[in-house]
Amino acid sequence: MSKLNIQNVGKIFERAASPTAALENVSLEIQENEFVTIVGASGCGKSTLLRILAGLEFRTSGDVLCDGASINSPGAERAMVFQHYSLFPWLTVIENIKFSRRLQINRQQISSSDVEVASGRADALLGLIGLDKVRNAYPNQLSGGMQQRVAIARALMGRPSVLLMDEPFGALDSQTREVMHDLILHIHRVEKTTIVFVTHDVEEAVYLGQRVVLMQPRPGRIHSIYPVPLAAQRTQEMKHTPDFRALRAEILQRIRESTGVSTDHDMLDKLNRAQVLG
Ligand SMILES: Nc1ncnc2c1ncn2[C@@H]1O[C@H](COP(=O)(O)OP(=O)(O)OP(=O)(O)O)[C@@H](O)[C@H]1O
Repeated sequence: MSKLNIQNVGKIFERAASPTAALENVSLEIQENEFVTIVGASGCGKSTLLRILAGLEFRTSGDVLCDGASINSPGAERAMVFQHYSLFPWLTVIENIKFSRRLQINRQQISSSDVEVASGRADALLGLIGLDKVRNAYPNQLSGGMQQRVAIARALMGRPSVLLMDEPFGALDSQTREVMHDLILHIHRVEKTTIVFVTHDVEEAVYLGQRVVLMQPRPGRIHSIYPVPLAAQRTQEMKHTPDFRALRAEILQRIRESTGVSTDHDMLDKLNRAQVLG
């Protein structure tokens, strides 16, 4: 049985003037422990699909299953990480990581002996994201990359089997993103979570994904699914291999076609000539 099964999903947002078909006939099976990335032009429904998987949005048609059961609401087995870190500024790093557990304790959903286990888990996650030294710092004392690490650790606290990531590194500079890429691949290996990762960045999608799902807009649907022909253990050097470059170029070309955007070579030529003459 697949971990996530998206069956003919459609989503229409009813607006006063005109309804928007955000998704139409989207079908995709994702296996346990797979790392799938989703790319596509703006507005092709990537976030809507992820939110439906998270149970934050409801589909108009079709079905979405996790471990064979229909997804109709958020669930502890599915955690989501957003682009903006959404940490609680009044809590320290370790308190932020433990936050979801604290809620359960307050609601008396777990016993006090579970608290120690939870503390051990929080410490282990702190080590996994490499932030032991700042466990008592507050979010505003951390860089953006560090804050996002904390957000990832917090999402992992309840041992979700699925991690849904919506452009989690979109606000970070390129060097920090590279570090985060290797970190999330490491987390994927250690935690054995199934990861669905939405991004605008084709290079990021190819580097991280075992498969890259390319979506296209109006209406949002799947254009192609590309298996990534790279070894499971990724290294930054792989970005310079012919296989990597070819796949990146192919996907970028398809995105340009789907949006009707192409390079205006005549205009570039004129600009170049004007510069030479100037
Ligand atoms: N709450 C909403 N109400 C109405 N329309 C919406 C809503 N959310 C999304 N849409 C529309 O649905 C379509 C898909 O949006 P979605 O945000 O899923 O695309 P996306 O691929 O994630 O875009 P981006 O890459 O720009 O974040 C868009 O046309 C968007 O305007």
